[in-house]
This record gives sequence, C-alpha cells and structure tokens, in this order.
Amino acid sequence: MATTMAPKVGHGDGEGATSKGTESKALLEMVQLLVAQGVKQVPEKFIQPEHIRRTVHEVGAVCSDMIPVIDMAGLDGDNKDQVMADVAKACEEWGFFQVVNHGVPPVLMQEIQQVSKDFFALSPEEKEVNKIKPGTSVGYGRLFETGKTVANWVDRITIWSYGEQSRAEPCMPPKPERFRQVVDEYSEAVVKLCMRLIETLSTTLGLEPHILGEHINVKTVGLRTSFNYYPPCPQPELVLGIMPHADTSFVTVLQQDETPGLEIEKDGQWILVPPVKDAFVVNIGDLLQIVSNGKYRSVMHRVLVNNTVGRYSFPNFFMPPKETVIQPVKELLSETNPPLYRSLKFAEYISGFYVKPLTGRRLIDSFLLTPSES
Ligand SMILES: O=C(O)CCC(=O)C(=O)O
Ligand SMILES: [Fe+2]
Repeated sequence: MATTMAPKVGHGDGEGATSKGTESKALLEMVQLLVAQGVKQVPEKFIQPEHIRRTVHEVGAVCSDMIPVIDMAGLDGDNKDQVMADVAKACEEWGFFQVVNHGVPPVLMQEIQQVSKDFFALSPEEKEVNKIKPGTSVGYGRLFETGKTVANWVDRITIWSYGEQSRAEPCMPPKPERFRQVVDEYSEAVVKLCMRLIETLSTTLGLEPHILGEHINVKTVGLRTSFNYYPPCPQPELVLGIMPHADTSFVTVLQQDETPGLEIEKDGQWILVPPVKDAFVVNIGDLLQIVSNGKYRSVMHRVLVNNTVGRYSFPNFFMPPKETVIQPVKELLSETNPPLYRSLKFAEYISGFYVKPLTGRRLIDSFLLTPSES
C-alpha cells in the first residue's frame, strides 16, 4: 500500500471544485499569463511548504524504468495469459502502468495535443469565455482556488467529454473550432479502451470478464477529460504542477507529452513515469479501490515542473453518473475477505471532496467500515 510520505490529501482528480465567487480572481492569475509577463519570482500563493516540495529526489532519479509497460496487442494473442499476469502484477504492485497498442489511433492523440495547444494559444478573453462557473467543476481555470491551499503551477480546462454528464453540463469551449470534433472522436476511442481495461481487470481480479463491468454498470460510465498546461517555471523547486493526490475515478487513462513530470509514490519514494511514445498511462482510481475491496489501490501521484519547457497532459477520468452506487463486488467477498468499505453513492463521494478536500486524510478512508489508524 502507498506509504504516508506524501501528505494525504483527498483531491479527486488533481483538484476539487471551485468555491463560489473566487473564479475571476483565479483567472487573473493564470500561470500562462504570469509567465508571459516575465515573472522571475513565483507569487507566494504557489510556494509549497518545504515538506511537500521535492523532498526525496529530483525528477527521474529513482528506477523509473520499472513502471510496467503492457502491450495490449498481447491480450489477443497466444501470449494472453502472460499479459494478463503482467497486468495483475502491475495493478497489485504499482497501481500504475503504461499501455501501448491500446487501440486509440496515434493520429487522434496528436490531434488532441494540437487542439489543446491551439486552445492555450487563444487570448485570455477567448479562453475566459469558457471559465469555470460557480458551483461546477468544469471549464477553464485553476480549480479549487479557495485561498486555503497552495495553488498548483498549472492552467487547465476540464470538460465532460463523453456520457450523460457531457449532455447535462455542456462545457465545450467554442474555440478552437475543431476542438469539439476532435474531442468527440478521441473520447469515444478512449472509452473503448476503458471498457477493455475494465474487462481485463475483471479477469485479473479472478472474475468472469463481464462481472466487473456489470457491477459498475459500465455502459453508463462517462469520461471527464482535463487539458493541463504546465508552463515553464522560474523557480520550479518551490512549486508543484499538481500536488500529491489520488484520482476519483474507476480508472484514469492519461496521455502525456514528451516532457517528464508525473511521479507516483511507491514505498516512500517518488518515481517518475517516463514518457513513452504513443502510450497511455493507466492508473487505478479510488472507486476501483472500493469496488475491488482494496485489492487494487489508488496510488498517490504528483506533477513536477521545470524551468525550460512547458508540458501538456490529458487525463481522462472514467467516472460514473452521480447516482451510481459504489460498493465492493460481492463475488470477491467471503468470510476471510469481508467488505472493507461501506456502500455509497458516487454523489456522496464527490460532495466529500467538495466540502472538505484537505483534511489531511485520504477521502477514501472515510468510507472504511473499520476506520484506519492513519
Ligand atoms: O499531468 C499529469 O501527468 C498528471 C495529471 C493528474 O494527475 C491529474 O490531473 O489528476
Ligand atoms: Fe491525477
């Protein structure tokens, strides 16, 4: 299990919701704008306390090549059992792995990168058209700027890219013009990949391939996509691109560009997830931790920035509608493996991180049937 070296914050997908009335102020202080103005010293609000900064090592210093890379083409071949075993091991030991030959066309991955570059190249006024609305968690701007937490060195736009929520809460930016079309194609391909992963994880959990998907009502699960831009920072050692957090998803499928920055916490150390061409980074989210009754764990991760080159990343959070009940799969339970978590509605989970996102504990622990000591 993840150790306690990182502060245990209960952020959902890197950041929580915005609190009412703080949005315009946040927008005036978008990182991109600060950098364009030639800021030499990062403003106070971005400076992390010392114990949260790069405490253990610099980017990439620890065994980053150990994070498993799974060739999904192998799931259809003679080597299937070995690939399944590799996935099972990756989930149990790492909670993170990369996938190649995953079925999402590389050209779509390039296009998503291009339209987000085009988005961030718009004028501040054009970007602000789509700014986060009070009480929601989608739109342009840094979320969770309540003034009580240190700000992340990132600008981002978050949208519901697929499923019920994308219809209920429209949030596509009007510009660039190709944004919507590219996102539609991309999210459909990424959802297919998520479905495939859920089927695979069902098997690696020791269940029939369809059980996990049926349990989470996979056909109703949607996608929330963030477009993160981490501009170069004049004092990268003082800030974090995104502070340590675990994701509020079943799984997250992340596209990163060629600039390193993402690190995961394992056995008390931060380990770089090295960029691999055309790969997605897959990680177990809190919801799968509950559903698998703790067999697969949602691992803390963070993002470092540097002073020379900007970085783009696109996490896709595979998340259910608010009314979905989240509980351990009954086929996994037995007298020797009793449920660790109580059943809850996803809405309850979300409101947990909206209301008290930074209590110093992981949100997921508050749903344990027997409270943990930490
Ligand atoms: O930028 C990255 O590589 C990770 C982003 C992330 O963890 C998040 O948005 O939840
Ligand atoms: Fe994350």
